[in-house]
Amino acid sequence: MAQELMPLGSLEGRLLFAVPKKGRLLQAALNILEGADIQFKRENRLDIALVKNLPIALVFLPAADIPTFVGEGRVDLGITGYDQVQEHDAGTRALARARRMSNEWDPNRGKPHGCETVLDLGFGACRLQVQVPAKGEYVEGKDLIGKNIGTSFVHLAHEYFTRLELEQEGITDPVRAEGRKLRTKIIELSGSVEAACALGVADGIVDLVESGETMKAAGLKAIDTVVETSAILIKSKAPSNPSLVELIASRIRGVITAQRFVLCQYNVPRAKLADATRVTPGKRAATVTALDEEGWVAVSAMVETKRIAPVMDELVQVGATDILVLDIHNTRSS
Ligand SMILES: Nc1ncnc2c1ncn2[C@@H]1O[C@H](COP(=O)(O)OP(=O)(O)OP(=O)(O)O)[C@@H](O)[C@H]1O
Ligand SMILES: O=P(O)(O)OC[C@H]1O[C@H](OP(=O)(O)OP(=O)(O)O)[C@H](O)[C@@H]1O
Repeated sequence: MAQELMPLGSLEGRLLFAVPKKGRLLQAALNILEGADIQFKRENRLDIALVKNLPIALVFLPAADIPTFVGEGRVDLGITGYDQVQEHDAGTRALARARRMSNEWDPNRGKPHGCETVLDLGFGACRLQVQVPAKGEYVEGKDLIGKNIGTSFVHLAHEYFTRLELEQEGITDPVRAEGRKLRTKIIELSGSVEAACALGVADGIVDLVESGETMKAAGLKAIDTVVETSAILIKSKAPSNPSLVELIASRIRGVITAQRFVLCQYNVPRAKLADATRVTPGKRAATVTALDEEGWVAVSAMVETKRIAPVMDELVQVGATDILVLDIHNTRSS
């Protein structure tokens, strides 16, 4: 069914920012926007939302398409998975190869601008892995050469098996490598890829694994990793408003840092200060203030959230007292 359209005129002068429209990255991406005070109201069924307090329009797109829109410079900024950027880049390389093979190659024609990674957003971490039936005979990637592989990541899978086939055949000459046909059959699937082996469509799959629950439930095991991924902020190489891109990047960086760190405050005898600050060196340095009690100081330092429990244990051991751990709402540094 056709989407309702927003008058294109209302986008004029606005920076376009692509956000995943559904799936695993959507909620965390919305949290980041909220933390960066990007205020908008998304009307039902509309894939474009105007930001109220900044000259920005949000464009809700499938995560897999965001690298294309940003890479071609149609959208200035985007949140997507690193895996999706890698797949898009592998697709661009495949297209270039096909054009060279058919003598259509013109290095200046239709060359995309490409996209740049601005920062890792610290969520959506998972691995794109080669998976096979847990009880089957395949042990490593090369055992699948010449077999059927189900995946949504067809270009990365193609490059992965090309590398294995070239290694097996001892081909190092790039000209010979370019002309040859892949022996492994890559079958494009758009979802529920893990069902492909059980249903006899594929001998192995290349799909994302986070907890491993889906893989285990499908009776599969991982035998190799193609890409380690997490969500990233990407920007076009030719953004319409570079200073606004920088402002947004800086706000988002602040939100990410705030999520990754907590503020740890404690009192410690001055004689133990060096030991204590070795435990909590801070991001740049710990803040040390004198206490109104002879021989004591108060320390405050940012600590990675995931390390805070052992850090508190160590602080107690070096003689720190009154240890407090506070959430950081937001941060900004140059
Ligand atoms: N299990 C997972 N854990 C963490 N991140 C994931 C996981 N699965 C996917 N991702 C990340 O989210 C991105 C989008 O995947 P997701 O499955 O949500 O896609 P989608 O847009 O809903 O498309 P589809 O219709 O193919 O499911 C992936 O490219 C990856 O970066
Ligand atoms: O290792 P796990 O924690 O089990 O996560 C892995 C699953 O998550 C993703 O699918 P998702 O659930 O997003 O649905 P999809 O298959 O429709 O893409 C991915 O494609 C795997 O199937």
